[in-house]
Amino acid sequence: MDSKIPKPSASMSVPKKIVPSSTQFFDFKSARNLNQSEKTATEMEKKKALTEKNQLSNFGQFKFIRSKSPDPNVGRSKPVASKLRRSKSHADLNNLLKVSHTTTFKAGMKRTNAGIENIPAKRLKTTSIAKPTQLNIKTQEKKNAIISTIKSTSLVATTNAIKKPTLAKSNSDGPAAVAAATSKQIQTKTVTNKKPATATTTTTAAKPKAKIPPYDFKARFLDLKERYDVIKAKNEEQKEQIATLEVEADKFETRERELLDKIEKLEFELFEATDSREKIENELMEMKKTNKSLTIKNNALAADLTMKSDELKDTKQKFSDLTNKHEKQTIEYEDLKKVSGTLKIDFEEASIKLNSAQEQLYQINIERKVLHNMVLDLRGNIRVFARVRPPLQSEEDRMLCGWSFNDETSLEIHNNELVPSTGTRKQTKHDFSFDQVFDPNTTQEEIFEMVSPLIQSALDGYNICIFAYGQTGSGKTFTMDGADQKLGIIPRTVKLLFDSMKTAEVLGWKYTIKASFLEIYNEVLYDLLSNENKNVEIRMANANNKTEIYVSNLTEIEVSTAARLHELMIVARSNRATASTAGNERSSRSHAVTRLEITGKHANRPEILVGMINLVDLAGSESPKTSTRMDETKNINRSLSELSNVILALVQKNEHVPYRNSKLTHLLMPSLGGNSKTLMFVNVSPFQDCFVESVKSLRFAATVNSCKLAKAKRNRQLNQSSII
Ligand SMILES: Nc1ncnc2c1ncn2[C@@H]1O[C@H](COP(=O)(O)OP(=O)(O)OP(=O)(O)O)[C@@H](O)[C@H]1O
Repeated sequence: MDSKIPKPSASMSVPKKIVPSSTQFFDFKSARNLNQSEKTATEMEKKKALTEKNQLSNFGQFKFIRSKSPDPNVGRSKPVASKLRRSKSHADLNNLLKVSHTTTFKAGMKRTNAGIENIPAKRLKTTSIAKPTQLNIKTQEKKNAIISTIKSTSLVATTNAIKKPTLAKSNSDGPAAVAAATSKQIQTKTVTNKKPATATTTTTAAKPKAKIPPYDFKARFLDLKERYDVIKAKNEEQKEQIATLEVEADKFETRERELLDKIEKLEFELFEATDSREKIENELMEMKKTNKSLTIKNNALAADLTMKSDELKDTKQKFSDLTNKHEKQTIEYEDLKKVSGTLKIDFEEASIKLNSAQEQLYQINIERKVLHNMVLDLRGNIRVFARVRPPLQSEEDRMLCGWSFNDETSLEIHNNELVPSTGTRKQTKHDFSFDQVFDPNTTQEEIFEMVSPLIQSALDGYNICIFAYGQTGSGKTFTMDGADQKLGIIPRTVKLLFDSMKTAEVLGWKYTIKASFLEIYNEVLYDLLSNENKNVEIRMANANNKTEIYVSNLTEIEVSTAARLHELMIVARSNRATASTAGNERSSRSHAVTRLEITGKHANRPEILVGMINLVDLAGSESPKTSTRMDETKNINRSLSELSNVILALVQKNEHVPYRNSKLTHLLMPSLGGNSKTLMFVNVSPFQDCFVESVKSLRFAATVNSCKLAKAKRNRQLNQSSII
């Protein structure tokens, strides 16, 4: 029996007063041992979360925070969970009373109520429910009252109380009333014990017993037995009361549990509500943020929308304008479509007419070419133009010959030679006739006007050779190349060629031009478009036709514009000038040849025209008597002499023409033969001291002029497509 009743200890004797704490929270686990296993793990986690949450926030500080319940295991050697939950039974109390009673007897009635006082009837429950709620406080009061009652009862039992207590009556008044009544009885009994006489007067009208003499054991026994029966009856009555109280206590406990469950449920709901509230608050906060950003976006979009609206308005206006325009244009388009139909018919008719006209034009052009070249042929395949240059400002002191230009084709040169023996001047006169004579005042334009028909012949597929012959300083280079702002035959030829090519394109002809520049110095050929030291030689192109030659290692560049050709001319001139410096005025002592190969193809006809233009600035002839460089002079004079021989052989229609006797005649062979048109300029200086050389040149030129070459033939070929 004793082992089941826990001994009183300091930690268990007095239930601690429940004080709300800000740091300690309600401990469901320790306070509610019952039904713990029924709780789901989720709920426990939620409670734990709630506890942690409550720790973090001060929300509901006093509402939810509970004092920590005293640990029932503290000070115990073994677990008492099952014991703690059990209320003190009637048998327990009975035994307790027996023990107390026995002890009292053993102690000779000196035993105090210590054994009862510390019975923890509802202690564990009280300590486990550490809630500072009104309900708990009331429950605790009730329990305290019951315990007090029990104590009082015990006291009565141990103090030999004579009077029967009135607990039964006060039972219905509740624990407080019972406690009060019990307390009153205790007080009364205490007084009775001290002053039996007074007690007798204060009790009800009980019949006083006679004093039992000490030797009357029987009477004493009976008295004791009677007292024992009273106490026993009272004990039974108290047992009933205790049973009733236990039932009451169980009800309270049940009620308490229900309330605690409700509280727990409410707290759980509150936790969930708090949780959901926080969630909602977070969501609200997020929504506020979102709302804010959306507001900003909305404002931006509103501004954008305004702008777009304006743009849309403009676009609509433009669209409307364009629609109107489109409608107008549609009407116009329909009109134009009708006109187009008409024009198409007209165009087809015009195309037919155009083709016919083109055919006529082509035929007319052929006739023109025939007539043009017929005229040239009538004039002679080799023609000679004489040009007398004017004296320069620096040459004012030099004595001039007498010159007479009676018409366009003849000139007279008068000699005012001084006869030293007589001291008089001897006048001699020489008359010359040429195809054309140009006096010193003739401009470059006038000169080229007379040359240009030959250039046209080159486009018609003829070989052309124009060369300037004459004494040194007589104006050959000026005639061929020209000077600043006074362009000579070569640059003007280039311009005329490209202009004529454009015109010829209308008639279906497409031309390409290849240019090469070379010079002959001391019977050696040099490529003026290359600085390389290479062997440039005249070679036979066709063994069957000895007049067909080509120059090996000579740079040929195709040009498509006059500007490009001018660039090449500048390069060639600079190369010649460089050589001139190195070779001591080589330029004036060499023959410079500009070659332009022209190929024309007709777009619709199987015809190819190939013409060659040789523009030659010959080295100046010089008398060996006056020459300081005999080798050069000999070579120059020899080549010029060979040129004379070739021309004379052609004039005399000799079977053998000595083209190969000099590089110059060999090079010009294609342009001096029957299939060529040759123009020779004879340049003369106007001065007295040049009289002899001038007459010599004029005589040679006059001889050439009298030569009539065979009728030239056009270089006509059939192109590959026509052959097929
Ligand atoms: N018709 C002309 N009108 C004005 N100046 C001219 C004319 N002909 C030649 N001259 C000038 O006379 C000078 C000599 O002419 P140019 O150099 O053409 O002679 P050249 O016969 O080529 O001499 P070379 O055989 O030594 O090369 C140059 O200064 C040139 O500008």
